[in-house]
Amino acid sequence: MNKKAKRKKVEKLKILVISGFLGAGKTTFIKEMVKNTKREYVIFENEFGDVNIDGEILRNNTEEMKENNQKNGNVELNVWELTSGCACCSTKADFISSLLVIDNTLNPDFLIVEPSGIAILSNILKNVTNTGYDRIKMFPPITIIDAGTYFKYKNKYDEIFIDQIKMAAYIQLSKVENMVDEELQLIYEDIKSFNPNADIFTNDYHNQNTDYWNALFSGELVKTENSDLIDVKNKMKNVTYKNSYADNPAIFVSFLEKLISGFYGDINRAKGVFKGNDYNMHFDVVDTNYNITILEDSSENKAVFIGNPIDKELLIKELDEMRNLK
Ligand SMILES: Nc1nc2c(ncn2[C@@H]2O[C@H](COP(=O)(O)OP(=O)(O)OP(=O)(O)O)[C@@H](O)[C@H]2O)c(=O)[nH]1
Repeated sequence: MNKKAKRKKVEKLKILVISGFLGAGKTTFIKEMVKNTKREYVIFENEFGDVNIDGEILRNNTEEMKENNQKNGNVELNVWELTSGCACCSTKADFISSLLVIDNTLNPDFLIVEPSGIAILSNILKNVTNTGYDRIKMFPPITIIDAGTYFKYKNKYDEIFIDQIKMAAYIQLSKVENMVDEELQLIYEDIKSFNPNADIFTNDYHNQNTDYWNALFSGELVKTENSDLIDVKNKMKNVTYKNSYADNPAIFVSFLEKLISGFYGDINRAKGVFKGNDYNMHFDVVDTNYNITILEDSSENKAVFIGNPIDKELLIKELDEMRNLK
């Protein structure tokens, strides 16, 4: 909990929504933003699924930052998690009451809302502005888009994806390091055709200066309605698994290879921690890419798998088998 003097109660709670499809790079972007702006934030995480992975990543990151920045370590970050459903639909009452609790207890200068990757951005904006709570000021939202999966996901999950484009004031492409200018230009033009007014950034945000970061905290939300009717019910399934275990990295890699080949269904996103012998294997799967980081840390071993369809029975059976090897 933040021990600094609280924001004066006369000031409104300033909210920045950072949206983006599953695995687009929202959490990575927030980490970079925190590093570059050194403001006092509360991050409101709304994950799809009933375990929260990103909250832990953000918290660990802040601890690390505090240690590295002993001298000018004025970064304050609290992470608030809502895992009981999607903030844009059925549990919107939970979402709104969380906002009020955050304002009244943590009272941050800035609240960053990271909706789940399949959230309908227009619904989130509508929900927040319709709270009837006049102590909220919303900045124009930003959407992070994974350049590598842009056309694939835009076509496959068009309703969610295009709404996230249409409603954003800023659009930042991620994972652009290995892409050529022509590819980025095609994406830029396609995005423009859906949202001619957005500021679209196709260059790597890691190289941006403070003007870029400060611009995100200016202006006021104008557009909250998308005229298209959106129904995302049953678009995505998720499987969560606790006490995930793999005896060694080789076994874990062969599991991930099966996963990205479609053996357990069409899984677009998976993340979490598998316990190994004396270490933890942190992993991320986005589309057909995965990475594993081996750490000797005390993170809880749990994982989430998101996609549609998912062969849940087969997936759990094999996860159980890996665990029983122990
Ligand atoms: N190469 C590269 N990898 C990135 C970049 N941004 C994110 N990633 C990787 O993409 C994966 C997903 O990143 P996250 O930041 O967790 O994405 P997210 O949008 O928060 O994911 P969800 O909350 O699960 O929807 C991780 O493995 C990141 O390391 C980037 O700009 N370049």
